[in-house]
Amino acid sequence: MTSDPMPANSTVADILIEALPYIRRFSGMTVVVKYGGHAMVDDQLKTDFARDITLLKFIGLNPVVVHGGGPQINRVLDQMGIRPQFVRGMRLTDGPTMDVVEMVLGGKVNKGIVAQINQQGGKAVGLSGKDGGLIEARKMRIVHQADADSPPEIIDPGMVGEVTRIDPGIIHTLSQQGFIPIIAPVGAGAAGETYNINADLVASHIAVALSAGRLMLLTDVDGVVDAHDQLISSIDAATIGRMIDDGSISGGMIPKIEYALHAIKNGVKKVPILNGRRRHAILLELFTDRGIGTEVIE
Ligand SMILES: Nc1ncnc2c1ncn2[C@@H]1O[C@H](COP(=O)(O)OP(=O)(O)O)[C@@H](O)[C@H]1O
Ligand SMILES: CC(=O)N[C@@H](CCC(=O)OP(=O)(O)O)C(=O)O
Repeated sequence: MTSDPMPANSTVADILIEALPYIRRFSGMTVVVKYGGHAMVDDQLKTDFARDITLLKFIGLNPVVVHGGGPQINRVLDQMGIRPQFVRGMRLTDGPTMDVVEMVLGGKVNKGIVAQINQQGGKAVGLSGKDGGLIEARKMRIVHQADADSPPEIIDPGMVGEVTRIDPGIIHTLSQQGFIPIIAPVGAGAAGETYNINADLVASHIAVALSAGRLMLLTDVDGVVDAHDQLISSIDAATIGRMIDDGSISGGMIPKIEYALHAIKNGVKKVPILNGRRRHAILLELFTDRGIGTEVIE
């Protein structure tokens, strides 16, 4: 394996100086990072992510991580012979699937991220939405139209949830005590039932409840692209509506962009969609003059 050449001392100093105004401005700011399952690809990227989050905490920001794990859930379902099905980016979740989702997200994926951050010297604490009454949910109603000529259909998605209430008390307590909360997107219904919630949806609601300065959505593409595959650096509500209608935004990008818009309309200051497979995407977006990815605006 080849390692990167050492940068000159003056370059290192320049980089630190470029970051200084941002570090000063962002002191005390809450940053909600949605860490998608597609961004958790190899050990190097996982270590980089853990370092970035730990660094944010040590320089005075308040990082809060909401993670996904769609591909990791699919792998276990596959071993069990269950075929995953998605409608409008949501996994249709029957009883056995719900058990797998809760085990994979709340267990392996959540504790894996906690362990990585702790190894970098951060103090991460893993939670699901059930802990401390963090996420209250109810069944999501999905209206699906296969194509322009078909009538809209109401789909029963099983245990797919939408957020009805966030109680951020546990997050405030942990953050104030120096811990980094790592949240699995599983919520509890009024009768104690368990819901599988899209991680972008959870991240957006948590960012709003915390009045976060940033909601950073890390995924596996550089941002939103147009019909000619060109990266769009900033996208507004009208363009989003048009691109969903004409099919140029599809699949998992539909909920991501809709919940990004929800966050920006409800007080989160900036919502970038970034490629989590690019090393240190979080640091580059926050602390350099080069904006990367797609910024979602009203
Ligand atoms: N216009 C678009 N621009 C970028 N990606 C898009 C677009 N439309 C659909 N996508 C798809 O959305 C995917 C990201 O959503 P998803 O797979 O759910 O990510 P994650 O698991 O990170 O939440 C991309 O890999 C891409 O295939
Ligand atoms: C309802 C629903 O679709 N829930 C998602 C939760 C995990 C998730 O969102 O993971 P990514 O961010 O990695 O896609 C799922 O079951 O896959």
